[in-house]
Amino acid sequence: MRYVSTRGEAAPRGFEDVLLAGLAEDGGLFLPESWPHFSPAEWRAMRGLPYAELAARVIHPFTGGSIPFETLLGLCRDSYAGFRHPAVAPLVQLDSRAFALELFHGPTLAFKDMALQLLGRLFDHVLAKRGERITIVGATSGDTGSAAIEACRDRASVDIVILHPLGRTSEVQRRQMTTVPSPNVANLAIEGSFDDCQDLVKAMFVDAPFREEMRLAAVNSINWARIAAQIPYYAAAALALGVPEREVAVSVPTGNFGNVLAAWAAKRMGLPIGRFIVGANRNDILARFLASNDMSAKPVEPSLSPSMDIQVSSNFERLLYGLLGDDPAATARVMREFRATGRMPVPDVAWRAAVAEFQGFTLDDAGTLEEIRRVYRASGYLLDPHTAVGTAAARALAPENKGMPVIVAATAHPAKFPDAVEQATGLRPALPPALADLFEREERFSVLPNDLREAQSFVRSHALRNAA
Ligand SMILES: Cc1ncc(COP(=O)(O)O)c(C=O)c1O
Ligand SMILES: N[C@@H](CCOP(=O)(O)O)C(=O)O
Repeated sequence: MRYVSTRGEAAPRGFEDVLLAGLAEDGGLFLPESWPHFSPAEWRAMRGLPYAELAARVIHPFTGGSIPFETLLGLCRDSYAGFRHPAVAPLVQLDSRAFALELFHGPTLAFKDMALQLLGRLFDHVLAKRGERITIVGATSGDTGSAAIEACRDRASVDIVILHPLGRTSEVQRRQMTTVPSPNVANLAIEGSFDDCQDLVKAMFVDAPFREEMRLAAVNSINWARIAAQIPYYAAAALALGVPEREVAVSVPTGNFGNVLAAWAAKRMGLPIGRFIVGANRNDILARFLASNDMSAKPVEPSLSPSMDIQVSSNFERLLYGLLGDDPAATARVMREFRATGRMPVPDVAWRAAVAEFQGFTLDDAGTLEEIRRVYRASGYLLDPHTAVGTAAARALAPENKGMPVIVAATAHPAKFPDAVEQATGLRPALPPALADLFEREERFSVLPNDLREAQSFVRSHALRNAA
C-alpha cells in the first residue's frame, strides 16, 4: 500500500512514513494510491465483532502489512479498553430514522479520542522500532488538542505543542488542554482564529529545514492515520443497521471535513452509504459550496459549536482530488487559487459529482438551542451543540433520503459545552468523575500573536528543553 500526495510533487511512500510525515512536503495531503475493498460477505462477517477487533480488521489493509495484524489488534484493544462504554461507540435510536453514534466515551469526551488513542500508540510502536523521536505540532478549535495531549502525554519519544485560538474554545475544552502537567506537553494560545492556527501549523510543515530539524509530526486529520482510524465506527454502526443488505445515510457536524471524509472513505471500501449530510454552523462555507458551488471563505465567526468555527476545511482537498479524477496538477491549481483569492474554482462537473453524494445544511445558534431543547423534550436525550447540528440536518433532509436510516455522528459529550446545554434545557450536564476537579487544576499556556517565526521559536525551545 503506497500513498500519494493530492498535489503530486511529494514522493509516494508507505504507511509508517505517512504516519510520521503528516502533511506532504508539497503542501498536499496523502491518500492511498488504491483503496482497500471488502466484499458484502466480508463486511457481513464483521457485524457484531467487538469494536477493537472490527477496527483492526478495517484499518489493517491501510498499513500495507507494515504492522502485523496481531500487533495492530493489540494496539486497538489497548486504545479502547479505557472507554467508558463497553460498546466503545454505541448507537442510540433518537426517532424512527435517526441514530446517534456516540463517539464521546473516550477520555476527553469527543470523537477525537476514537482515532487519537490509537495514533499515540502507533507513534510509539513505530518510533520504538526506528529509535526516533518526533515533535508533534497540532492546531485545535478545542477537541483535537485535548485528545492529542491525552494520547501523547508522557510518551518518551514525543514532544507535543498544541495551538488553539485564544478565547475561542469552551472553558472545559481549554482546561482539558492546559491543565496537563506533563513536561512533554505545551500549549500555545494564538491571537487569531482556528484557521490562523491551522495555517501556522501547515506553514511549519512546508518549511523544510524547520520540519527536518524538529522531526515534525501531525495529529490533525491532515495525517492519513487519523482518517483511517475514524472509518471503523461508521462500519460498526452501518452493519448494526443492516448494511450491506440496505443503504444508510450519515449526518456529520462538520468543520475540518475529516470526520465526514472518513465516512466517504468507508464507502470507497465498499460500505453502501447512500448519502453524506454535511452539517454546518454559521461558518457555512461547505454548505454554500454544496448548495451553489460557492466555496468562498468569509471571516470566521464565533458560534455555540466552536469546534466547527472553521472556514478552510483541510480534508476537502482529499475529496476534491477524487472529484477531479485523481488529478494532482488540477488539485494543486485549484488549491493555489483558493489560497490566493479565497475562492475555490471547482469545475461544474466536479461540483455535480459532489452533490450526487453530499448534501449541506446550515444551523445558526438559535436553531442549535432549539434543536437541543426539542430533542430533550421529545426523548430526554441531551445533545451537545455540535451533534445538534447533525440531528437537525438529518431531520430536515429526511424527505430527500428515501427512507434510509441516518447515522448521526454524536461528536461530543454535552458536558463539554455546559453553557449552551443549560441555556437550551435548564440542565447543566456534569463532567464524568475523572474530570470532576477540572476547574481546580492549575492552567499552563503561553499567548502569542499570529506570527510564524514566534510560533516556530516557541516550538523549538519546547522541543530543545525536553531533549536536554
Ligand atoms: C465536537 C466536534 N464536532 C464536530 C467537529 C467537526 O469535525 P471535522 O473537523 O472532522 O469536520 C469537531 C472538530 O473537528 C468537533 O470537535
Ligand atoms: N474541530 C477540530 C479542528 C481540528 O480538526 P482535525 O480533525 O483536523 O484535528 C478540533 O477540535 O480541534
